[in-house]
Amino acid sequence: MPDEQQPPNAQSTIAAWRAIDAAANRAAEGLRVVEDFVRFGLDDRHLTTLVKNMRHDLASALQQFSSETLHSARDTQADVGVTLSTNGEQSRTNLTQIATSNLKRAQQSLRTLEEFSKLVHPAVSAYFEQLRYRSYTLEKGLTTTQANSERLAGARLYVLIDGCQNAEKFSQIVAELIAGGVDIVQLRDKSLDDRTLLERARQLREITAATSTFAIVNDRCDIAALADADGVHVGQEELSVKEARAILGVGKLIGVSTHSIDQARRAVLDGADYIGVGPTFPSQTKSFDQFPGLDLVRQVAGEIRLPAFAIGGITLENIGQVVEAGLSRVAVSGAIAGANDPREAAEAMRQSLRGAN
Ligand SMILES: Cc1ncc(COP(=O)(O)OP(=O)(O)O)c(N)n1
Ligand SMILES: Cc1nc(C(=O)O)sc1CCOP(=O)(O)O
Ligand SMILES: [Mg+2]
Repeated sequence: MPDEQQPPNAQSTIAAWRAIDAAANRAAEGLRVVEDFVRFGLDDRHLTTLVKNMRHDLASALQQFSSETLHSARDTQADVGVTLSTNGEQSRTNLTQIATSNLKRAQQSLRTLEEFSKLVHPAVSAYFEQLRYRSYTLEKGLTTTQANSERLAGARLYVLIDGCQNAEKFSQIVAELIAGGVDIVQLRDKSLDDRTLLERARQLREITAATSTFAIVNDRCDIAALADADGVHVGQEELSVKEARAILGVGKLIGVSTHSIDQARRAVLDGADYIGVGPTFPSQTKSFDQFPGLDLVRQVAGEIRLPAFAIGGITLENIGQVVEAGLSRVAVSGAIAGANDPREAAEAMRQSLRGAN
């Protein structure tokens, strides 16, 4: 016969309340440090809003506990943990370390809240569990934003090209784009057969290998993996970031097309390495029914710090409007790949992005 559940004795109850009291403070403090990092360190309004919401939701959950009970259980002077600290707690060498260690501290404290509240207030335990899962998603968005702001810091000009009529012409344009200061080249060809597409992707890889230009393959994770490209670009109806990552592995760039602010916010939390934002203007390369246009550029620039490339119909004539709307990274096809002199066209666009924030 199963043992009947005994209610916790007074000593266990006091221990649980003490643990809850300490964890509540640690979780709130940890989240506040993380919030200050995304606010002042990353300047990221989207992540700041998410952390602030988490902090408020934590505070509401904690209101389920009587503060009188928590305070009467508190006994800081007799707390054997107060004077214990590790070397790791004292040394912080950069902002990211401060953010990640405080996020970990908040996660551990949420786990403590979840476990000990099962003893004294089971109804609220699942809520702490949910908050802990939210913190993992936040961690992903925060770390990919931070890492890619650094990795793609200098990447301003991104050019999309097709596979050209033959391998020689393809090599030539890639070399011209690199010479013109293009930071990322994407192979985007919807009509080549798979073997030729793979050949071109391998060419792109080989030509860019000794340069600082990134090689990206559009749509096709399989081709990107086989060619050992730097990454892949996927649209809203294609493989997800998680699926692309499963094929390409960590360390490869995964870009996602976004056409609304919600899609941009989602891409950050999904762990995209950068986003395309568009269509900004009518395009000769691809037709669209709707144009989120410069309004979306403004929205993304106002709240997201993951590298974001405005795309769609961008030319030397209108690039200034994109910069004015707040994005200093653009992805371009026709105005560069279709120009008489792609190198010159790239140089001119690179020049108009110089000095933009
Ligand atoms: C940098 C960049 N941004 C957006 C796109 C468009 O991707 P998608 O929406 O999947 O459309 P197709 O390019 O596949 O037609 C892109 N390729 N690159
Ligand atoms: C392929 C593509 N995707 C877009 C998007 O908004 O997602 S705009 C676009 C076309 C980009 O070429 P061009 O610079 O010639 O307009
Ligand atoms: Mg696509």
